Amino acid sequence: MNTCLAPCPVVFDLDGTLIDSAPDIHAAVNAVLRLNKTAPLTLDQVRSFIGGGVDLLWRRVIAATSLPLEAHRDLVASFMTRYHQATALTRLYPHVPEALGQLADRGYPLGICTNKPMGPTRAILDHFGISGLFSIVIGGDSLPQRKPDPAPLHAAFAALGAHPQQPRGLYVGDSEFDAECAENANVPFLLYTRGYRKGAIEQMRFVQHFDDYATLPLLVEENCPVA
Ligand SMILES: O=C(O)COP(=O)(O)O
Ligand SMILES: [Mg+2]
Repeated sequence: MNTCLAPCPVVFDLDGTLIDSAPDIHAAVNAVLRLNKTAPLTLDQVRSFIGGGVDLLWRRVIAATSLPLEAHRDLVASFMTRYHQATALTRLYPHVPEALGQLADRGYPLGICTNKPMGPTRAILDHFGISGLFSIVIGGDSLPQRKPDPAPLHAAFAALGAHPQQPRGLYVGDSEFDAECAENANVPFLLYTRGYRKGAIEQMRFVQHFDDYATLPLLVEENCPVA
């Protein structure tokens, strides 16, 4: 049991965890492919490429198309100009605002640790009016390292006042990148199962999994009680 003297920090992944952003990412990818006279990819394909950040996303797009690897840099640059405005098709998962509000009201310090770059991360949090709930936001370009490296998660918890030698609260995420990052950082992991996970739930390591944010406040309390 992960008991904290003060409410434990709770850090969230973003894409596939708090937001279903795949439709916007898909549209932005296909806009760039169209410009490069390349056939579009399906939503399922693009969704399966999300989780490791923009560079990996485009390495996977290139592998799935006839585009040359040397074009990677220009394709990413072209994508990024669209990614900052890519909010119209993105939705918060059901009950996310209520769950975050309840946790904040109970005094849990909240943070974000995502592989999404900071520009689009800020844009989407502002779009949904939830930026103010998070005391720290670590994006995919905030540090030289990205998840599953533990450095971004360590940075998020340190900013929320967690002591490295003490229980560090919880990380909530949807993907194998998140589970591995939590394990590398020695942080208990809660898996949201309606996101962009590639494999079976049973193949992942987590303390608990959930598919409805209405249940999250209780899960957090059970795994991270306020002493
Ligand atoms: O941008 C990505 O590839 C994934 O972002 P996430 O870390 O919020 O899932
Ligand atoms: Mg994710």
